[in-house]
Amino acid sequence: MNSRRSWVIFGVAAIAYIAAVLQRSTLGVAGVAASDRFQTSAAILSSLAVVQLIVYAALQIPNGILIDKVGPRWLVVVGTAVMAVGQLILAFSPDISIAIVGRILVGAGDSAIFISVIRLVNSWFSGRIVPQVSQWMGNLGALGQILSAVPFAYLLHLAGWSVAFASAASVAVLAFVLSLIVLRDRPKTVMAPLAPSFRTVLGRLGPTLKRPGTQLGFWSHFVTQSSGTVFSLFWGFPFMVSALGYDTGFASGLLVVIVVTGLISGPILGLLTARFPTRRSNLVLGIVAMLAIAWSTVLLWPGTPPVWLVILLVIAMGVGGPGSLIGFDFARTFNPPHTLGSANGVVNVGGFTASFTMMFLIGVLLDLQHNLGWNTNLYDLNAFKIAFCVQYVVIGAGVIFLLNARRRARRQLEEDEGISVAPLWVALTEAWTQRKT
Ligand SMILES: N[C@@H](Cc1c[nH]cn1)C(=O)NCC(=O)O
Repeated sequence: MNSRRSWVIFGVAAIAYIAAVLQRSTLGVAGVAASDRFQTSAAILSSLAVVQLIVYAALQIPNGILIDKVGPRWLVVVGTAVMAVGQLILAFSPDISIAIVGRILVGAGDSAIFISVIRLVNSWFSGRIVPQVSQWMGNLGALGQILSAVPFAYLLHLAGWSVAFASAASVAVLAFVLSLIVLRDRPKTVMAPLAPSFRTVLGRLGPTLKRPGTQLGFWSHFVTQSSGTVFSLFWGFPFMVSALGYDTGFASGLLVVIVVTGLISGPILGLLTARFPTRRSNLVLGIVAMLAIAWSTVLLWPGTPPVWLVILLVIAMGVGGPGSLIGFDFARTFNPPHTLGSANGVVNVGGFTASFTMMFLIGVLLDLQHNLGWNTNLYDLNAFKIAFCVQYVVIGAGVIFLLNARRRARRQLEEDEGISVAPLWVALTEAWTQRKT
């Protein structure tokens, strides 16, 4: 563990995850081109992205079960192949129905990748470095978003839909070949934690789902990553280009800011997670508060919000992505290794469920306002401001469930290990008085 070989595995796994994020995020950049190509409404168009995320979320637990049974390597290999096929279908689809089939396959292949690479990190690394390596994995993967925001967007503009999507598919093919050749489930010295049968894995799923620590991971992922995912994967680009009037280059640049913020804040969050394990939920809640402040300022701003404010908003969303990885750290520390694949699958459902719900509702609210004649332009600034308010409802509900799961997780920690976690303000006051004495 933590050997040179571990880093080689890490590198190839990161390439597979970058390829997955690239395939996933291409549609966000191609949203305006898609509406020209398929000539359809905002709700139908958002269903292209939504269907992909529904498939992604629906397959998390089955994929998690497969990881515990057959190991993560095969899931990465099959996942990259399925993504490549799906993206090629999208590249040459003449109409929206075939495009949806392509997107379903992209979502299915993509769904296998992240929880598999996180499982590889947990097998090839040990100790306090694990949260940091996970952060590196999550944030390097986000580079796939830069690939779609810059070279993919450029190709789309220059060479058109089919060439751009086929080129994206070729990156998935490269990841497929590398994964097949290089990846291995675990070091030879580590005993296989694979379950003897599917019946055994399925039998372990109930306890995994019931564990408050798994639920805490789920809700942490739900509340932190969804805002940024909705923005980067679909609605951010039309919002910035059509409602705020930014040119496409600048809008792509702001999507890149989200990724760069993740690369900077991720390692810091990784260090904080490792250093203050009993304060992980406070980190999560702090990130949600920051997102709420940034969004409220943008939405309440009279007229067009200034560019500096939109930059602050994308920075806040950029911290949300790495923040969601704290969810996987809850899964890791509250579950035994042989159920970690399934537990990670459960956690990863969180952010994506919140994302596709909000993504779809935003499309519905935009159409509704347009059909009611409130605005002539579908992508009007005020229409977006109203539609983006769904975040308060969805993420607000997530925070309530998170607090409930945290209370039960803390109670269990006290019963099982005698560790009692005081509220943050009590701990801070104690630390302050100790420093003074
Ligand atoms: N929130 C992401 C990880 C991340 C890190 N930085 C930005 N994003 C996550 O949980 N991803 C799951 C996936 O499949 O991408």
